[in-house]
Amino acid sequence: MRLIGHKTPGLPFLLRRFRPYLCNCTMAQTKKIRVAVAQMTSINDIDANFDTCARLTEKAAGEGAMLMCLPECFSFIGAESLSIAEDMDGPIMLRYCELARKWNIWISLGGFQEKGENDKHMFNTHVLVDDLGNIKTKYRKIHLFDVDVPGNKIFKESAFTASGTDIIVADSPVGRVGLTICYDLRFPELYHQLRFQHHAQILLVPSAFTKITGQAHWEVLLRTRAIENQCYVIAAAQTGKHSENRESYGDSLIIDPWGTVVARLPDRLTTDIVLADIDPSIIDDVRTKMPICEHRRPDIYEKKKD
Ligand SMILES: O=C(O)CNC(=O)[C@H](CS)NC(=O)CCC(=O)C(=O)O
Repeated sequence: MRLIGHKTPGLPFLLRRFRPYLCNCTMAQTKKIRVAVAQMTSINDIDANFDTCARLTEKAAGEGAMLMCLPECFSFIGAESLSIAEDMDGPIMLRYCELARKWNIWISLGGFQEKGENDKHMFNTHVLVDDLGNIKTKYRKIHLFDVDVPGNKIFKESAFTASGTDIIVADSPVGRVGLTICYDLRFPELYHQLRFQHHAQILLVPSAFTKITGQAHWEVLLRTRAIENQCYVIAAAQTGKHSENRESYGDSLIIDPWGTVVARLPDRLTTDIVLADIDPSIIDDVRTKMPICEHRRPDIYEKKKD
């Protein structure tokens, strides 16, 4: 160190020097609401997928995230979905609840094969687990993907999945979250209900979008949902090839209520997490300056056509 002959530092220097510490003091008071979004390539192996989720959750917790978002099919993807479906208190869910408790982190389990009311149909269920490992709430996918994807194949989710019937929000340390899954993204009414009737602040859209539809629609739909509902959107994605005949479109994203992408995992074969800090003042600011909640006219939209 060359202190000898060094000038006594003036006040501006001292302020500059210590500003980071002063800023940290105020930051400590307004606690950061850090969230993590995961991206992965699930396969038809429950243990291998769990190991991936466990590794990513440990990383998210280590980075100070309060909520970890895993994609649809985080625990399993494959033709045997129906036969591996379990009850909510089955061994698969128990293991993931234990993971949340171990790392003291909330986990959005984006799409779990929940045993249905008969042997032919399960539910595609998004489960929110709190940091003590308790199931806070669950949402059963409402819109089933019965679609002829151009240049790909015909999907018929309703052949083995029953539709959910309830709109679900939950209060969490990161704010009020609205739960949805994948193909739901194409139905704006659901998100309008989540925002305008149930007061969601953060919309969760865990997915396993097809490569073809994802390339065409994924990001523009997600940003639209964020903008038109003035909510954060957290979209955990499956990516890459799961098997010979199934491939998903990546780019896990976190989008702020102005529609800006604040975190992105690019669509390569990346298995990782990315973080963002939720800022509730951005939600309030966007909503106050552009009060669409007051300007919308459900009285007109819902008028019957005569
Ligand atoms: O089949 C499973 O194992 C779990 N379910 C899914 O992955 C579902 C139904 S096949 N996929 C989608 O909803 C894709 C939507 C989509 O790609 C779009 O809307 O464009």
